[in-house]
Amino acid sequence: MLWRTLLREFVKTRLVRHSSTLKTFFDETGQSGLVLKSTSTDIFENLALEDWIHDRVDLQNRSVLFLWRNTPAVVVGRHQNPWHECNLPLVRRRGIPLARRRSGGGTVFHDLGNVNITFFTSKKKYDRRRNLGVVTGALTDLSPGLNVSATERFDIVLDGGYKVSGTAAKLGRTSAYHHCTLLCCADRTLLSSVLKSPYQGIKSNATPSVPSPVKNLLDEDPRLDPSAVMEAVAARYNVEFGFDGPLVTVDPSVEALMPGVNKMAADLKSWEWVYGKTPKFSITLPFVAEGAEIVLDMDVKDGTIEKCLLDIPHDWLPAGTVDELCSALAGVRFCPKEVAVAVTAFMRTTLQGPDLTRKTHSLYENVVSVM
Ligand SMILES: Nc1ncnc2c1ncn2[C@@H]1O[C@H](COP(=O)(O)OC(=O)CCCC[C@@H]2CCSS2)[C@@H](O)[C@H]1O
Repeated sequence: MLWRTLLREFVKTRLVRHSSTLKTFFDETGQSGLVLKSTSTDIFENLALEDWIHDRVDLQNRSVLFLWRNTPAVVVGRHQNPWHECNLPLVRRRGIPLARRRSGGGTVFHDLGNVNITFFTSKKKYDRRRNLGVVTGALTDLSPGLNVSATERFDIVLDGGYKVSGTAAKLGRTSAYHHCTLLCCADRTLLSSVLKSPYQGIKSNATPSVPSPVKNLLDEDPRLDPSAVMEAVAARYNVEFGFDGPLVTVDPSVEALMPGVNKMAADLKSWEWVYGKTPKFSITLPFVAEGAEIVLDMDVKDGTIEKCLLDIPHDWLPAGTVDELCSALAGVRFCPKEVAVAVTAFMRTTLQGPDLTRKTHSLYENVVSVM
């Protein structure tokens, strides 16, 4: 253990003293396997570090294991619809960040009780089954007799039925990564409430999640806390792949170490990526406003309202006004703030009289309730 600590200190000092970038560090170490642990608990910074390693590190003769955790976050897959996958009003109210990752698959919840493990390899060496063997092996190293196994869809389940880990992957031209979660002691109540969408009536060909009953490993064995699990995974990884590299702690916000990483984090955080990359969808919402039966139909492309139709009895609101309102919403982002701005402008410039204003406001409240 002493040599490990010395090596870690050596690595840290070297990185700092020579202001070397992580890339040169990778090139210089000559290690074929490295274990990195993030000091950040920010979902965007950690996903950016994944992007950075994937895009900038030569993984042809090198493998990297990256261990990381986040404060509460909801993470949707690359081809998913966040409105369909989670309770966005609750997510916003609780100040929980929503992230879209670059890998496919379903939506998961993260908090500090959830460990994330990323296996970077060349595309040739990409092997999810073997990686999951490292994870289950690490768990049984800590808790012999624990009944964990990998399923056909690369989940890890406890006692044959409770999911403790979900998997996703990104395969580039020559490099690849496989990342998975591990529920040690996450907030399961928050997990299930944020992953429940309040909306029905969304139609699209976005990837749907596959919900499963979940459990925390710590409920099974108190030895399975996040820090112990991360250490055990690192140790098992080195044994499985025959590496003896040091465990290096990295702060993914340090631009000097990873030139370009802050831009990568900013891109991941942008509205255009998180919401704008949602596959085209349509939403139908029937509702009753002041006794009138109304149906809202919207087509949303690139996160922006492409077409809006409101089926409203003509004696409730004049057809011309309804058409003008729908036109005012076309081209606006499918987002409460932007719709509020558009409807306010519409009411200021187009509407006359308290009756129309009140009815439009009531329509507006129903429309934003699905955003
Ligand atoms: N943290 C976590 N771990 C395991 N299972 C979870 C988690 N959160 C939610 N779930 C359950 O999985 C389903 C979704 O399963 P589904 O199979 O649809 O999706 C996944 O598993 C994706 C895993 C992505 C892993 C990445 C690794 C680093 S960044 S995120 C959800 O509805 C819940 O029932």
